[in-house]
Formats: sequence, C-alpha cells, structure tokens
Amino acid sequence: MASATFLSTLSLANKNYLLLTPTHACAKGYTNNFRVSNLPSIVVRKEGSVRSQGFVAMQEKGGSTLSDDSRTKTPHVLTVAGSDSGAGAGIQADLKACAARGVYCSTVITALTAQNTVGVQGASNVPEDFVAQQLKSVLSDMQVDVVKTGMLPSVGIVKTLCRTLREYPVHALVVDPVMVSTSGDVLAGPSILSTFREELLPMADIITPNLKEASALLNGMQLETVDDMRSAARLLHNMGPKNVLVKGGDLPDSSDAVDILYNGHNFYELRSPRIRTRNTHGTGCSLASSIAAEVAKGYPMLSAVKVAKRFVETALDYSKEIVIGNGPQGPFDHLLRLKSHSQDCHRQQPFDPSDLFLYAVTDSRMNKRWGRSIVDAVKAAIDGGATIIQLREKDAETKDFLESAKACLRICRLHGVPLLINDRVDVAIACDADGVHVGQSDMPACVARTLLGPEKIIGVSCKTPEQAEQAWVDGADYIGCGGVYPTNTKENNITVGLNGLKTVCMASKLPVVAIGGIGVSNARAVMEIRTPNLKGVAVVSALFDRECVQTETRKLHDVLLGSNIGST
Ligand SMILES: Cc1ncc(COP(=O)(O)OP(=O)(O)O)c(N)n1
Ligand SMILES: Cc1nc(C(=O)O)sc1CCOP(=O)(O)O
Ligand SMILES: [Mg+2]
Repeated sequence: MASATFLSTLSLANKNYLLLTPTHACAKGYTNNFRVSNLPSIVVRKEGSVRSQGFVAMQEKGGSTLSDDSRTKTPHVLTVAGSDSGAGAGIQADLKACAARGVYCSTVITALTAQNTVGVQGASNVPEDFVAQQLKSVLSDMQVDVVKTGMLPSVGIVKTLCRTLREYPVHALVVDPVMVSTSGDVLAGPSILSTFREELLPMADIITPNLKEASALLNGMQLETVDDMRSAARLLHNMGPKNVLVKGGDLPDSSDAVDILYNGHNFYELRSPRIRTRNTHGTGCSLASSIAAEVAKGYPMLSAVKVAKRFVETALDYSKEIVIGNGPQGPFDHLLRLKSHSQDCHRQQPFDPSDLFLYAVTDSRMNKRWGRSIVDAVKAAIDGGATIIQLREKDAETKDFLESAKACLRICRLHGVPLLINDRVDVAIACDADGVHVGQSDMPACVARTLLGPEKIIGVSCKTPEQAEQAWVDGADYIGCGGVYPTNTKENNITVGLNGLKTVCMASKLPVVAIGGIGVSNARAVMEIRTPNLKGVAVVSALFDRECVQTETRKLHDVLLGSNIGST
C-alpha cells in the first residue's frame, strides 16, 4: 500500500477514500500518467484526466475509484524569478502570462531589479535563506504542479532551489536560464553556469535558452544557423533536461522566427512569421511561463510549447502599436486589452438604464425591402432620437454581419449611443460591440457574461418573473419583456399583454424595456403602466418597416417624451 504520509481521507457516500495529489503521486514515483500497476489494490479511474482534475482518488480496499468532482484542483505554476519594476518581464510577466493562460501563479522572488524600457538601472538579490523561506511557504501548503524558474542571480539561490525541489517534488520543472536582459544587462553571471549545468538542468523537464544563453551554457559555442541550434539542443540535452527549446529569435538573416525543440529522440522545428515590433520585453519569461501553464493543465510538452508560442505571438502582434516607456524595448499586453482602451472611440460610460428609452432593433428583411443598408438604417434611427441600437440580423452571413456591425459601431460611438448585437456573442466580441441581447433559447446570459467581461451590456428576453429573477442572477443588465402586443416580426411569439408586462416589471430587480407590436399609437399606453423600472420601448417594424426611419423614430420619440417616462 502507498505510504499513508501522502494520503488524506475523503468521505463519500459513507465510504472512506484515500486522496493522492499529483505532486504526491510523482513523489511516489508514479508515472506522468499516474499508472499504478505496481499497486494492485488501487485502481485509478481514468488515465490522464486525473492530472487536470488534480486529485487521484483511491478506494481504501481495492475496487473501483471515485474522483471527487467537488474538489477539482486549479492548475498551479510557481514562478521563481526576479521582480521587474517596469513589469514587462520577470515575476510580473509570469503572473500576467499565467493569468492569461488561466492558471494560478504563486511567486518566489529571487531579486529586485530597478528596470524600465531603457534597461536595468539596479539589482538587489534576495538573501538565500529568505528565498528558501518563500519556497517552503508555498510548496509546503499549496499544490504546485509546475515550477518555472527565471532570474536565479546567485549560486546559493540555485542550490537552495534544487535542494527545496528535492524535498518538495513537483510534477514538472521549466527552466528559463535567464542570464542577460533584453537590454543586454547581465542578470546572472558566468559563475553560475556550472551550477546550472550540474544541478538545475538535470532536474528540468524543459529548458528554454535563447541563442546567447545556449551559447553561454555551451562555453561560447557559435550559434548562427538553424543547424547550429540543433547541435546546441543536442549538447544541452546531454546535460540532463528532458526537453530543450533553443529559441532562435536573434538568429540573423531570418524572416521567420525559428525555435528548435529536442526531446532526445526528435527535433521539432517550430517556425512562425517574425513579428516586427519594439514591444518584446519579457517575451522569454512569458513563453516559459506559458509553457509551464500548459504543462500544469496536463498538456504533453510538444503541445504545451506550440500553444505557448502561439499565445506569445498573438500577444506580440496585438501589442505592436502600444506605447509604454521611452526606451527601445517596450512590454507587451498579455491580456490583449490595452489597445481597445486606448482607442478614442471606446464607449466610456457604464450602462445607463435610461438608454433603454427608445430602443431601435434592426431587421435585415425590412431594410432590404426598403432598399437601405443596415448602416443607413442605424444612422437614421440615431438622427431620429434612438437611444440604443440592437442589430438583429437573422439572415445575414457572419462575415457581412461583422462588417456591418463594425460600421454601425463607428456611427454609434460618434453619437454616444450603445450598440448591442442580437444573439451572436461571437460577433459582439469580434467587433467590440457594447453588448448583446439574448433570449431564453440563446446562449445563457451567465456564459455570455463570462465571455464578454464585466463592462459589456447584457440584455435578456423574459416573459415571466422567474426568468427575470434568473436574468438578475446571471448578471444581466436589463431585461426585454414582451410581446406586449401581437407582432408579425417574430414568429410564434407569445403575447403577455400589458398585465404580463406589469407582473414582470414588478418582479424584476433589473430595468425593463417593453417589446412587441409597439409603435406611435400604443407606446403611451405601455409607458402608462408606470412601474419605476420600465424604462422604455424596443421597436422593430414601427421604425424600420417604414419609408423614412428618421421621421418615424422622431414621432415615437416625441410620444415617449409626452408620456414623461424615464423621469420616475
Ligand atoms: C430588447 C429585446 N427584447 C427581446 C428580444 C427578443 O430576443 P429573443 O427572445 O432572443 O428573440 P430574437 O430577437 O432573437 O428573435 C430582443 N431581440 N430585444
Ligand atoms: C424581437 C422580438 N422579441 C419579442 C419578445 O416578445 O421578446 S417581440 C419581438 C418583435 C418586435 O418587433 P415589432 O416591434 O415589429 O413588433
Ligand atoms: Mg435571440
């Protein structure tokens, strides 16, 4: 039986189970796939899945095994690296990369650097015993899957790390043998090379040197071609790491970025178009952290490296125009968020329920019938006084829908009018619309919220108080309630009437917009139910199945103003 020191118990359905974490499983010498054939009384339920689940659950007395789904473990990377005050590289890059890749990241800081986009102005090592203390704090308590190393500035710190990892083994070790910063400043001197070679590299699952680092580890070997990189990878592999990724970013005369991955059996040439950008500071740290993140999720090394490379390349490409700092090497944006915030036309205000006052919902068939483009229709509605626009283009091809949405968005932003997309969360994300409107059989609002983030506007169609309550729980911003009157615009739509609208409004914690068969003739009656959270009317045919959209919108606007709503 496996040693009880690694096991804790879990009671499930009145039976006791023994829990073994992946870390412990590795410590006991079980294979990466957690095969435990040497333990006949224990059966692991499913190979592979246990690693991402995080727990191997074992029945005490043989028989089948249960995994306790309520205790799924978050993939966890511990980075052991230096702090970069400019936050482009080091610990800060590692945290951002792991966050972007969806794994938890804890940190052991080995050095503080005073650093910016110009270079490294100062560095101060953390005392070895305090590095040891940080390592022990994290490793003795948290279930770390993968340790990733960056700046290890002294022989003592490298030795401390190796000693601690022998005491607290983890599933994998990713070593980025940081020696020189992107600005050319030395972060770990030559005295450290022999300790790297003799102690750290043999423990590593992968090392990720750039050309300069590979050359330093190989006593100054010249690395100028892809063939040189292959030779270097083979020689470095002889030092003990399971995999070697030699990064060829600095390779002269190459229009592609070429990296060589070698696992002792096969070479993989990973090639991608070179991204021309000044914002490359922290690329190495981020790549190694992303590899660590994918390995922590349970991916095999080749897939982990491919996914990590693609992630970093996407972030570099996205960040080409970002301006941070005055130096030659700027940081990039791991979360792909900074650029859109810097755009002049980004919607500034949070959702304001009074935006629901005159809600214009487009219809591709009606616009076609009247020979106008969606963009012209939206322009006219805004000119007539629409306070929010929803693109409801049921027949449009995705590509056309996206193009129209982008064009409409430019107009809406110019006028400070929010633009929502009906049904298509993908289109909303792709064009950075202000939000979506979803119905009861569309993507659930809670899922849309996860995809769109906290700032976007989400509306949900509701016909009952229960649906209104769920919309609130799911994180919606408003609900659309209807059909207030019969409509030809939406097939087989159930009419709830003014009474149904009132019932839903009274139950709803969210602002409400009424929809269905509403126009100039009855908008006043709708608003006169006078519940404080009824903020406006949403209209399709009364605006868009007409010759002049602007005139009809203006008429409805005046009726609504006359009914004096929105003031409650
Ligand atoms: C403001 C507003 N309210 C309700 C709806 C209807 O949405 P849904 O039920 O998803 O039906 P479709 O519009 O997708 O046919 C809406 N679009 N807008
Ligand atoms: C899109 C839609 N949703 C409804 C609902 O009841 O949820 S009624 C409807 C159609 C509204 O079009 P018109 O203004 O032309 O009646
Ligand atoms: Mg819908």
